[in-house]
Amino acid sequence: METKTMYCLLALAAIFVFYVWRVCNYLWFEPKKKEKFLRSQGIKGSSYTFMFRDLKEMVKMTKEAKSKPMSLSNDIAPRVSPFFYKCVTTYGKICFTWMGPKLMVCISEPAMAREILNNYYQFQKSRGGNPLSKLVVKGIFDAEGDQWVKHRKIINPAFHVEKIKHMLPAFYVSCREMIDKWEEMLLDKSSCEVDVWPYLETFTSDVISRTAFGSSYEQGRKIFELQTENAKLLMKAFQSVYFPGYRFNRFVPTKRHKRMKEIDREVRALIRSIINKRVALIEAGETSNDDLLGILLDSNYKYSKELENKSYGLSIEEVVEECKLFYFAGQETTGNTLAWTMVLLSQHIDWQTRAREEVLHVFGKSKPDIDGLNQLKTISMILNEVLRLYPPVSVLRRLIHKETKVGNFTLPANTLIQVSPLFLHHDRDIWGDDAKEFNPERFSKGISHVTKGQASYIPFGGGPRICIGQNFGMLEAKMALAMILQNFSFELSSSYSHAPHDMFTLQPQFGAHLILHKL
Ligand code: HEM
Repeated sequence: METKTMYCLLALAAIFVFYVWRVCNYLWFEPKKKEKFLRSQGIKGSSYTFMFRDLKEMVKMTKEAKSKPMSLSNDIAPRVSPFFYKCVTTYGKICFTWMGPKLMVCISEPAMAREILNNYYQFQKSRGGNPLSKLVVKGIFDAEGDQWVKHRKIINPAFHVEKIKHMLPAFYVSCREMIDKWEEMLLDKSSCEVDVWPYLETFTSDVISRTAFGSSYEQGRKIFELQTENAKLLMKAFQSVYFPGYRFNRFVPTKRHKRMKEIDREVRALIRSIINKRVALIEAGETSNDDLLGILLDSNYKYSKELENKSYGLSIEEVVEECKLFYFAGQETTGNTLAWTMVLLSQHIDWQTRAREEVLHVFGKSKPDIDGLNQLKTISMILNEVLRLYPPVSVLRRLIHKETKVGNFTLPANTLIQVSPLFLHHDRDIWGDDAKEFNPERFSKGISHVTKGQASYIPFGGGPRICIGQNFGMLEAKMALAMILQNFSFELSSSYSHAPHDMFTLQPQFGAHLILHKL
């Protein structure tokens, strides 16, 4: 053999060995090293085995849990998150598991949760999941570092309490429409069965369509329908997550992937046309800034002006992403909160009566206004308790890019971290023996009194990345609950099946079938 050929073969062999070593390192030696490192610090967890064992088990356990409803109790963690529930009960409040070869550390301890949520530069939103999710959730939710700071600064003014006050009429009209539909069903009877869940979903999406796009409400509705379809398709895509090489699945032109991209294009075109019209009006000095889009564009304009450079603000593309996100982040979360509130108040008629008495005392049968909504103490206690037992966002995920200390532990680079509001909210050590009972009374002296300043109650997340729409969502939920209580009493129907499940947010899997009585 010629010397030149021999060198070539040797070089090829070296490259081959290098890559084989890298793959072995990624799939075996690295995870094993990390496992040893965590165990040496006293953290327990599942032993790493080659590839996707834990993920497969997670999918299997979730499928099994979802296959049947549960008993009527608030002990929902074993159904909603069976795999992580098993991890935490087996290994403790700080434990680890494996998402393929990737290490995941689950933390259900308030001081460490606070540390993670406060340090948003070190603990970033987790990336590297299914890339198709970018078609549904992007914008500020996905931004990091200075990019996030800029987005948050520009979007913040749209969610100021002063601005949200002006959105009350949109909340009212949307809720009135829902109540009119229920009244129509009750036209010639004193009671009837209604699955309130889809109506509450429509209500919260109408609210976003009206508050985000004001006069372009009809187009907003269309956007919502398309976004919902995409979220459902994405959820189906997630179900195949444990196959090796799943990151590349998105390149396969399946019917689902094509449809997702098609929907995305349609949504973008719709939002873009609304924005273009609005920008033209702003330039002609003809528009008001009383919807989220108007406030966002105005704030963006001021921000660029402040820095004397138009390109410093958000691009039209980024504004489109933020508008898409309003639907995703603001609709289901509030819709779920209301659905679980109605389910819980159907089981606790004493609290339903107490809440109605408060509403009638403050408003009688008239239209709720901002001053009155701010006086509703019992309603606030009830909503806080619902968000504790049924947090719409049941897990928060973060990723560290380098070795990082949390509490007394050091976690290796590239670790996924999971903080679970659901587990923290249901912890008997924190909330006492009645942790899984519905008892709004615990919030009678406010949230900080009951949590004693700990990060043990985090339905809206925490730290600098706390939910930007918190006041918006709470005011909307209060308005809707007040109006429902003014018009109806309700109880559980015999066809109600208790089945909370996590589909991005915590939803009633088989709906929320209630018997409504006209008052
Ligand atoms: C009951 C209602 C709501 C709940 C329980 C809720 C919950 C949350 C949680 C837990 C986070 C933090 C996620 C994380 O740290 O990974 C979050 C972030 C966010 N929420 Fe909400 N949310 C609600 C309503 C809304 C509404 C009505 C809007 C907008 C219209 C909204 C927009 C957002 C946005 C844009 C973020 C990202 C903030 C950032 O990263 O800076 N949310 N929400």
